[in-house]
Amino acid sequence: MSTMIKIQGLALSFSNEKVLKDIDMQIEEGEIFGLLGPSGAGKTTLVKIIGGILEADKGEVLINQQKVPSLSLMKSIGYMAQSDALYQELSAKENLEFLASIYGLGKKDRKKAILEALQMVDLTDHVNKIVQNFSGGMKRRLSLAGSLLHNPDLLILDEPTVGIDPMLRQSIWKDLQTLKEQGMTILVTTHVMDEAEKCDRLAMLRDGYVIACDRPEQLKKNQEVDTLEKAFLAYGGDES
Ligand SMILES: Nc1ncnc2c1ncn2[C@@H]1O[C@H](COP(=O)(O)OP(=O)(O)OP(=O)(O)O)[C@@H](O)[C@H]1O
Repeated sequence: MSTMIKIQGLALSFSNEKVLKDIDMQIEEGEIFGLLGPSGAGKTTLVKIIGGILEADKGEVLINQQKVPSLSLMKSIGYMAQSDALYQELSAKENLEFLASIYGLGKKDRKKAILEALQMVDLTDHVNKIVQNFSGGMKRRLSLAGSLLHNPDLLILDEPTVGIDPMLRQSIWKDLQTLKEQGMTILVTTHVMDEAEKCDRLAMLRDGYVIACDRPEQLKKNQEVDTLEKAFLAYGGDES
């Protein structure tokens, strides 16, 4: 496995609030890497910097040895934000066609990409339905399909399963495993422990610091505890 993302000395403040404080981290090609932390820990801010949406005050992010932000890198990144950016009055297909045109996909590629993405998230039976009539889970899955259209090497998902019932959550994680098997590198933020367990490696983020980074099993073993929640508290110096 080779390193896909290298983060060195990353820091960012909003006004006087230091949100990210000296982050160092590496993400390997082909892994599902999780960012685990409570609300406000800095997960979204960090993935926005990695995705080239925000710029850091200090430090750097390299993706395949190329410095972020970079226009050419954008073509190889799929980004699914925390809230769905969909046109409510358009159908699922029309939303994806619009996104595919932004990615610059030609007519033939576009048709194939849309079909494959819809199959991946199991929405083929709903292509012509207007998005405002979709359930919350269907909207999340359509957003996921949208982030896959250009077949990115790196998929960044900011809390992809928030507000989604357990069955759909399972199905999204199954999709992520399939994408990983196809060679995609996946970076996912979560504050849900059972999702964190499903990641190959995890960085635990607290108050803008990475307090630990390893395989879920190893994180528990290091702290001699049986759950990630207890490991998180132990790494943070809390009594559990
Ligand atoms: N544009 C902004 N302007 C000012 N402060 C911000 C901005 N974006 C984020 N913050 C602050 O930065 C901190 C980290 O926010 P961030 O959204 O990265 O956390 P998070 O770990 O993703 O939380 P959540 O799980 O709730 O999404 C918070 O204190 C938040 O209020």
